[in-house]
Amino acid sequence: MSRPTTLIDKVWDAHVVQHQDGADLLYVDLHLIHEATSAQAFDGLALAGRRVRRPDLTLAVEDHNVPTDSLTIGDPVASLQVRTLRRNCAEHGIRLFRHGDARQGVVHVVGPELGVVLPGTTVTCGDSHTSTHGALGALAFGVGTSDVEHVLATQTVALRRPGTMAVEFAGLPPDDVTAKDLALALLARLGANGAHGHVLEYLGDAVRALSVEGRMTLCNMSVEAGARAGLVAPDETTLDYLRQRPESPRGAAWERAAAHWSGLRTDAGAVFDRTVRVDATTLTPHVTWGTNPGQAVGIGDRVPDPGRFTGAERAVALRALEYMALTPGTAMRDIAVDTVFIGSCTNGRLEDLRAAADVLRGRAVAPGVRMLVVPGSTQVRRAAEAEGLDEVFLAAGAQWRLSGCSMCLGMNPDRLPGTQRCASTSNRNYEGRQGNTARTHLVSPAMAAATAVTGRFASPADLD
Ligand SMILES: CC(C)[C@H](C(=O)O)[C@@H](O)C(=O)O
Ligand code: SF4
Repeated sequence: MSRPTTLIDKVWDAHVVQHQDGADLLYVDLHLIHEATSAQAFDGLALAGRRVRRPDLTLAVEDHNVPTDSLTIGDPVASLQVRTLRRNCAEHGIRLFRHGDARQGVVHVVGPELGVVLPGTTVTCGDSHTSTHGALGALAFGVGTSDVEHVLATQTVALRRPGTMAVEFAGLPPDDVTAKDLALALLARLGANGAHGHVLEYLGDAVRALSVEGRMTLCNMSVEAGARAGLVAPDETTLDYLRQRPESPRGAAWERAAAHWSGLRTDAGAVFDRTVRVDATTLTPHVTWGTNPGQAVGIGDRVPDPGRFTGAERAVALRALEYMALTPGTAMRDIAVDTVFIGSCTNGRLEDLRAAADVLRGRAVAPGVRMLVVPGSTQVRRAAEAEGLDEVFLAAGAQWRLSGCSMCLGMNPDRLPGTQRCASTSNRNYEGRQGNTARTHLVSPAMAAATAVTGRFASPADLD
């Protein structure tokens, strides 16, 4: 019998076209592109006189630069980016979902919901949060612009073999602990670079109990721990999700695929390079206080004393507290926010909007607080409207927007002015992320909604 192998290694090995010096050349089953990181790659292709090798395995969307209150792109730089993507896609016969298209949205929301991301496949995109697609059991890598060019030209990518890391969430979490809280709790434990060079496989009861949408939230944030990717082995939940997708396999092709996917898992006795175990049963909803996603605490906690940290981490904490204008010892529940943002490829899916709407139903956004609800895709927007979620948000005083990356990062008009403080369901709280001097706190959609109601960090239980 062959040696017990991890799922990560199985998918990797099945895609090796050639072993090269220090790297493997992997076949890419799906290449996702967007306007922010593809222009230079197409320029390089043109300079070399090459064509896109597999336009049929390439899918483009407009997401980073698009405004969410209009279908017209006012900013000249953003407009040029988008027009360039349109021209490149037209020239190479690549399917593109434009701003306003029924299938447009954030690239990492669109791929899975369309059914083009499948278990056991490889996915690349010139975007770090490509790790999201691991929720379906795919090995999904964010790559740089030169790699984007390489994938366009050859449908392969040269990558150094990553380490494997098992992340087990043992036991079931309390009801108010969401996938986002699992991710933040893991980050608090690992630190912003604690999984450097590894691909994570998420295991355990808490992960099995998550919907595919929740698994996407978890896998999405793998890169925030420095991981190359993160995945969850396919199971019945995965199959149920894929069965309903517009472009997933049908008929005999489905039967064949489903049989294959059912066998895609880490063998008993397979050895990971590293293993981390988190007890899910004792977790609470989390919120970040600093400027990296690992600087997170439970909602009942206080802003930490930098003296608690040692070495370089103390300087990092001091700097973060200064930027965030926070005093050690302040209860997280006492910190007031100016803005609440619900959206992004981390938490902009239907399940996320439902969770936020459940909290907001019959309640109002606190006076002086601005709340943006930005569906992760046009499909999500329509589905949410079909069940009346838009009305819940509007009645509470929130804004209901078109889909896009929006306030997740300052590449479009949805930016935080001045030193505003924001409760955000996105994945990054770096200095300047949502606006030059803006202050970002990462939370789950339910926490974001409860925070909007009280104007201070709160969990839904605080509203009862
Ligand atoms: C613009 C893009 C390169 C970037 C990424 O790689 O992640 C963005 O999506 C982000 O979330 O910061
Ligand atoms: S929503 Fe945010 S994290 Fe996701 S791709 Fe867009 S900018 Fe990146």
